[in-house]
Amino acid sequence: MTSETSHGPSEDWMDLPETAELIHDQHAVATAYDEMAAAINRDWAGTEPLVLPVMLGGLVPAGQLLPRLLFSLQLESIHATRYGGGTRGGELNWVARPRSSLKGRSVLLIDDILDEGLTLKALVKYCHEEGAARVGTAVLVRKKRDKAPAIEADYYGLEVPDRYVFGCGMDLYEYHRQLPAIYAI
Ligand SMILES: O=P(O)(O)OC[C@H]1O[C@H](OP(=O)(O)OP(=O)(O)O)[C@H](O)[C@@H]1O
Ligand SMILES: Nc1nc2[nH]cnc2c(=O)[nH]1
Repeated sequence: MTSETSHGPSEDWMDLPETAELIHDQHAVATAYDEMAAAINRDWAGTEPLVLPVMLGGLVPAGQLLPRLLFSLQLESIHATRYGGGTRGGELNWVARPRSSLKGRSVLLIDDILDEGLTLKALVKYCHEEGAARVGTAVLVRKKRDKAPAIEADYYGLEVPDRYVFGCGMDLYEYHRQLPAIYAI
């Protein structure tokens, strides 16, 4: 393994738009995951939850948080999208619901970003309607907007300005989800 691969990619290949601005670097993101995981470990140990990354963006934060969670859990996913490949939200479109029954379960949703909060609000409602006993929400970033989101997340790692952000699961026209830091255009 070269030193470059062990410390993450260099920035040479990234080909970011000229207007992209770094908002949170890789180190800040890693610290945020540590802090979120510590809080979730404190609150969810012993509940044997069903953890549901909200696809697609929730895949990356879930992949980072899961190895930090020190209790027994099951993993599935839930897939709904409101932005498609664009930068403006619309109606929520369902792609896939969890395969297992949520009845009586503790369910923890993991997503990349809370913006208007409409996606998370709809998914929390869905989980309750399916009979979940407890529904928790964890997002890597919360966008600072003038208007409060439709729902707050139980856990968030970092705040971002009211701009379109990408990296750490969040796409820019369906690219750049794998970037280890957070950028804005
Ligand atoms: O708080 P909101 O304004 O509802 O926005 C947040 C949602 O937007 C993004 O999903 P998107 O619809 O872009 O799908 P993706 O996960 O495939 O990127 C993100 O992953 C959240 O799920
Ligand atoms: N990639 C990305 N997805 C979002 N979904 C809601 N807001 C955003 C955002 O700022 N960036």
